[in-house]
Amino acid sequence: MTSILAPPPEGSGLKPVRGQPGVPYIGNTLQVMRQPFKVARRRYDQFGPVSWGWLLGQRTVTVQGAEAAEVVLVNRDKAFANGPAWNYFIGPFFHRGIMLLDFEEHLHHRRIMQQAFTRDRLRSYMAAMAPGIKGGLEAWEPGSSFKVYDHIKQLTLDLATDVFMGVELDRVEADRVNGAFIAAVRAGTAYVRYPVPGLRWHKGIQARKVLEAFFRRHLAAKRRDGGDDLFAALCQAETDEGDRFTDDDVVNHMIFALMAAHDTTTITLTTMAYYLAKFPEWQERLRDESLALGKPVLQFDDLDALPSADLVMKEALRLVPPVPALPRRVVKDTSILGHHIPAGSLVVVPQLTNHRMAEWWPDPERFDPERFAAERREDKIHKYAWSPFGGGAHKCIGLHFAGMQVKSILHQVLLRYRWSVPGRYEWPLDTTSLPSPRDGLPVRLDRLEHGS
Ligand code: HEM
Repeated sequence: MTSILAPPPEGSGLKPVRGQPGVPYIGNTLQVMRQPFKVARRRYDQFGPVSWGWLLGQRTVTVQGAEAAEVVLVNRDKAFANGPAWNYFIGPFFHRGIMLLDFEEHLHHRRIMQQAFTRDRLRSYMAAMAPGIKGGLEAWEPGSSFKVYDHIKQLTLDLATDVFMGVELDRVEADRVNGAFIAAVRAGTAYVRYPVPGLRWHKGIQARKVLEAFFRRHLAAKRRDGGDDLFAALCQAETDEGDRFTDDDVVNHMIFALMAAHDTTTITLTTMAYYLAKFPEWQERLRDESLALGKPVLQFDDLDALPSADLVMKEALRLVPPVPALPRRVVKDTSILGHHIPAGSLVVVPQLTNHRMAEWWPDPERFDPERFAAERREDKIHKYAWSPFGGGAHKCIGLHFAGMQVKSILHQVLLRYRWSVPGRYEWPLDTTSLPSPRDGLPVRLDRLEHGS
């Protein structure tokens, strides 16, 4: 049954937000998670770019298309807040991470954090990750059922220990920290959102304690000795005005940054691997570019030398944006494209489905990296048509880091291995949490002669 979210104030000239909210609290949460594309299409056809429904226990306004996404992400009248939206999902495990801060306070932290992502810093992070990539890839065992997702996840996690923490860990401690980190991330998708011992939420809270203790233990030495890692960079970051992070800030930002960087890069590389297996001509094209570079390890100044990898990465991020939806809490009455949005509502920008809207992308389901080539630039149709890194004040601070890491890994993989899937294989993409292949993406992996 169609109903409106709230009547617009008299004389405002605004329209109400309509929708088919479904059963209170439950709504069509399951359908949205399992068949996001179908549900989004139906809603758009019926109600246009702004509609509402119950989602995960919340009255949720979904904004579809680039124009509505821009209004929310640019957030001109500061009506949309991150903290009270994200806290609901990940607050207990990632509280006071920068993405969960808002407005003046967020800006203050962002200015300091920016110092950890300068060109010079990126250059040294990239150099620091090369040996870890080499070692990680050498240990891969070719075969007919090599699970790409699982291996990439392990590799990016191990790299995080080098590049993010820069702390020498024995295997036992590395496993303990990595385990805690995985538990904290998984807790965000717990069904039982209450600390019942043995269940995900509880494990997440325990894990948060392990991570806090770990970073606190190493903090004094990091502040004193510095280093080329993100941990040291956050300890040393200072704005021109002399603002620095407190010890608590460093701990909170480290735990958050690990999370923000890890799954996103893993998903991007896995999606690229999937399409490069389905479209071997693209895999060969990328391999030829990597071979033409004539270097076993990609360096900072080579980042622009792999144009086809750029195209494929963009198309992978369009088809499977690792952060599939961006939630915001409405902190004062506002409007989106002439619709009245009352304070208290949750607003969601669904990147996953927005990126496949036929209104913005020709033949949206098709893997077609050339759509980003200079002669076509289909993304130019609107600044927010392609926005896997978000936009506005919270736009991903690690986007260059991500490009660097993805290309560094991909370059070495292309030189060492060839991979394929059976002709009719379609991956079972799980969209109930961050997107990932339910089967781990099994491929046939072969080692190449020239790649050692
Ligand atoms: C392909 C990989 C990545 C994707 C698709 C991605 C995507 C995003 C998105 C969509 C946001 C905005 C969230 C929002 O507006 O609510 C974001 C924020 C953020 N990302 Fe990334 N990210 C990636 C990699 C990274 C990496 C590698 C790092 C760190 C090295 C990182 C650190 C952050 C941080 C700190 C924020 C919060 C920024 C703020 O609130 O000011 N991300 N990311």
